[in-house]
Amino acid sequence: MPKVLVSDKLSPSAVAVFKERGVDVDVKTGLTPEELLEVIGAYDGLAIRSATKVTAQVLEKAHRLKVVGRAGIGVDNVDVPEATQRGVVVMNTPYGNAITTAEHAIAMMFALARQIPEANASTHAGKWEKSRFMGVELTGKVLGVIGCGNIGSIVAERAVGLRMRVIAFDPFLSAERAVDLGVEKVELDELIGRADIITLHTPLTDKTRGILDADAISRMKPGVRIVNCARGGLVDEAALKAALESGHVAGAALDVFAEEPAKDNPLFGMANVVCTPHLGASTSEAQENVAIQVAEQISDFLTSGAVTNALNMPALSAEDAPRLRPYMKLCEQLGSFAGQITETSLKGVRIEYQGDVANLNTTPLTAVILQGLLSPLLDSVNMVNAPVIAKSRDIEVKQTKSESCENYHSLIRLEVITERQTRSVEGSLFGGTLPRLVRINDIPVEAELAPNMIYMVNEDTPGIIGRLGSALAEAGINIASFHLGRQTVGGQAICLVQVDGPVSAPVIESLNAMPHVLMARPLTFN
Ligand SMILES: NC(=O)C1=CN([C@@H]2O[C@H](COP(=O)(O)OP(=O)(O)OC[C@H]3O[C@@H](n4cnc5c(N)ncnc54)[C@H](O)[C@@H]3O)[C@@H](O)[C@H]2O)C=CC1
Ligand SMILES: O=C(O)C(=O)COP(=O)(O)O
Repeated sequence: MPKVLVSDKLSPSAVAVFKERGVDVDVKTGLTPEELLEVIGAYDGLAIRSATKVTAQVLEKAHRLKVVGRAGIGVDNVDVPEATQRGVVVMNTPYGNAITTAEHAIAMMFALARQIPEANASTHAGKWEKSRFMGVELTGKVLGVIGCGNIGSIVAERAVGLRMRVIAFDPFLSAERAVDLGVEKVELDELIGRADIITLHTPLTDKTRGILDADAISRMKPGVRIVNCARGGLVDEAALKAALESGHVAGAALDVFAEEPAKDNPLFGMANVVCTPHLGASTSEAQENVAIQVAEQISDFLTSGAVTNALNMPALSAEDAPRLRPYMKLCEQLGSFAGQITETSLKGVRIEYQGDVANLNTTPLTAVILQGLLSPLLDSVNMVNAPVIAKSRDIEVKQTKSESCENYHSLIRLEVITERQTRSVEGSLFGGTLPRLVRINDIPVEAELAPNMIYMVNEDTPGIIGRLGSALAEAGINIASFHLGRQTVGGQAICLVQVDGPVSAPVIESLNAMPHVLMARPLTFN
């Protein structure tokens, strides 16, 4: 049974989902980084929020880990490139807390405009300072939304409803979507110069880090207010503090901080700064959504291979997974066959999907072919990292699809180009589920791939099969099945032999030494 660690505070519904779906689960929140390193090796899955840092060090110790599921949106606490290299799927729940976070941003904007937190504290203290708390009206003000994705769009819609004028900067916001949302799409500089209030809703990336730095802040309208419910690193906190002190920025509402948990931040204690401790996603509704979703996604992946909301792997729906499963096996075998007979460095891979299979989602199939192909050549390759490894090694991968197919319902052709030659292997599913090789280097065969096999290429002359049979008999190797094919009479012939156990190197050497044998290789398949 797969085993998952929940290392951040998730709704108990997550545990219930894991159990229902046949996944063993441990809940250990508040682990130190050292404690996490000690225990992570025992788990196939890890469910987190923003507190757990999934660093390269953690991933190095996570020998069994196949999936990290983020119950929430931002994955800046996960080393995604390292996870990909190690073949670990990283998934999030992109919508479950979006409304809640957008509502928090709107709440922060009001809190800032009417100084609600300070007025609240003063009133509780019995001061009745009615004349101290003069606010600003939001109606008619220009709201600048930086990052108009899921959350930014909801904030924009709500703000339009409040009769604000909304301008947005987002390189991926289309003109049509902007019209639908009722926002004006502008460049960053224009937004910075025009907005009365700026709200941030981008992920934290190398491009967005410090997007509001001292220079950007200096170009804002005097009296601007800033709301940040996205990530702390987006705003330069020292520059913000200086601008608040000079009065250039009238106020800031911050849910997120450069360093979290934030216990000692330079902005703490300032009169015009409203702070919450990363509460954007903290409503019971959102937490229920993301916990259930992440548990379902992790369980489905570990038990059926279905991939939802992965950030480093093509999607594979629960509906597609069973349809693709027999093809996955075939693809892995085709890739593995080609990988095991490849000796020189790979330059390119061409994959042709013909017939019915061309109508399916072939991206996961290509990933599995690459996994099969690279596994005999490299350690720790799987579907997640195989495409990245191929790219990093300059192996060109091309895939084509054609709905027509001669003789079969579906055919998958894999062509592997190395420095020395181009080899091809083709396979199909017999009876819709049984993987079979049907051509090797354009020579027809019909072979099922078994755990132990010998692949031989020879000149088509009499006596070869007899000598092969004798050599295997002398070595005590029993033949289970035999598959032959040839180009032309007397031309190149191939032979795939299924044997009952592993074949030792001396036996293979003896086969390679036989007259008319061009090459003999042991092959193994899962
Ligand atoms: N405070 C909290 O508790 C929460 C914070 N968040 C944060 O909010 C962020 C946004 O979440 P979603 O809207 O769901 O993500 P999203 O991916 O739907 O939207 C992000 C948008 O930012 C845009 N973007 C990327 N780079 C940009 C740049 N350089 N300039 C302007 N726009 C850029 C993208 O095009 C995208 O439209 C998350 O990445 C997360 O860090 C999310 C949930 C809760
Ligand atoms: O979903 C996100 O990106 C968030 O920032 C929410 O963080 P949390 O799960 O509350 O620690």
